[in-house]
Amino acid sequence: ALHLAQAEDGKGLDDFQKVYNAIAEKLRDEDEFDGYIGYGPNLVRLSWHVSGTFDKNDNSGGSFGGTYRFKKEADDPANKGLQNAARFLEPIAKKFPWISHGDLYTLAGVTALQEMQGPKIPWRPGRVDADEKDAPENGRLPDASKDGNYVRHYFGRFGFSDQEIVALLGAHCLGKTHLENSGYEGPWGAATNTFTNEFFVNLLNENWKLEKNDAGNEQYNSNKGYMMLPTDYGLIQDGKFKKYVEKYAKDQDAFFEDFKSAYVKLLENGIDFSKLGKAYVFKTLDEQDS
Ligand code: HEM
Ligand SMILES: Cc1nc2ccc(F)cn2c1N
Repeated sequence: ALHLAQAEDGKGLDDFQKVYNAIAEKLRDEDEFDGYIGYGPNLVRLSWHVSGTFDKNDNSGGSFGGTYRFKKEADDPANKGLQNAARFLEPIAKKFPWISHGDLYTLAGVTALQEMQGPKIPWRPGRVDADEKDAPENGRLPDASKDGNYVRHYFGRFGFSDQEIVALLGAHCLGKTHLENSGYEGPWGAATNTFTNEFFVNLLNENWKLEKNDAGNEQYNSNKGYMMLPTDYGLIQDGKFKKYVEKYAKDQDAFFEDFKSAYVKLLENGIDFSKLGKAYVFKTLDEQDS
């Protein structure tokens, strides 16, 4: 059965906005990380990895139990590099001991996206820490060396449509790949900490060359120093995916709207929030300054 959301008792919008602000202020403060990209992209990746272990067939994995906090999950080779995001969040967890790990990991992704000028992401609390025995086994996160068909089959486990899959992968406008983490390198050129539809524009406009990188893995490189993973490139090789890539390359608002919906679905997969009130929409730091 689905996990029933149980919000941290007595906590409301103001309490969670305080957690949002603490994360957002630390993001601004520690801007030198990863060649001045900052922690934003890494926090977004953490929120996806803690949710991407979900399997709708037995409702295992997913963001509910906050089991990333156990070595069994954190040491999954697919999570290499996310130790940075986890370390970033440790003082936040200490300052707000009442928030569950699942709520903290997902709220941190929402905060990072909004502070990087992404869409407003409605967010609901209620994830409850589970035991290490409930941590999913390694191997549930995707393999970047595969093609579009693999991507469609992989996300089928979450019940995502072609449109939702393409929208979600638009998050690869953020940050970069690191050879020591995943065996893929670059790009410094397009590595950004601003959320836009550039991933789609670059996919369609750059002339991509398949090359072996220094780790012996094949990736697509462009003469501007941009890169794409084989799974990214699969979105323009597959006709059904490609039409959404073209839609989002032309219309950033449509991308923002569809990304918001797919990202909420990713973060909430496997959880029954029906007992809770409506979702919170947090103000950005800029909106609170004025
Ligand atoms: C087919 C599915 C996916 C594959 C194979 C994939 C693979 C990867 C790989 C290999 C990296 C580089 C990690 C590193 O070397 O540090 C990466 C980074 C990243 N991924 Fe994905 N990813 C997928 C889906 C997603 C989704 C759904 C999201 C979010 C909604 C996401 C967000 C990110 C972000 C923000 C980064 C940059 C992290 C950083 O700069 O530290 N990815 N991804
Ligand atoms: C700019 C950028 N950021 C990423 C993150 C992951 C990935 F696989 C590719 N990326 C590209 N091209």
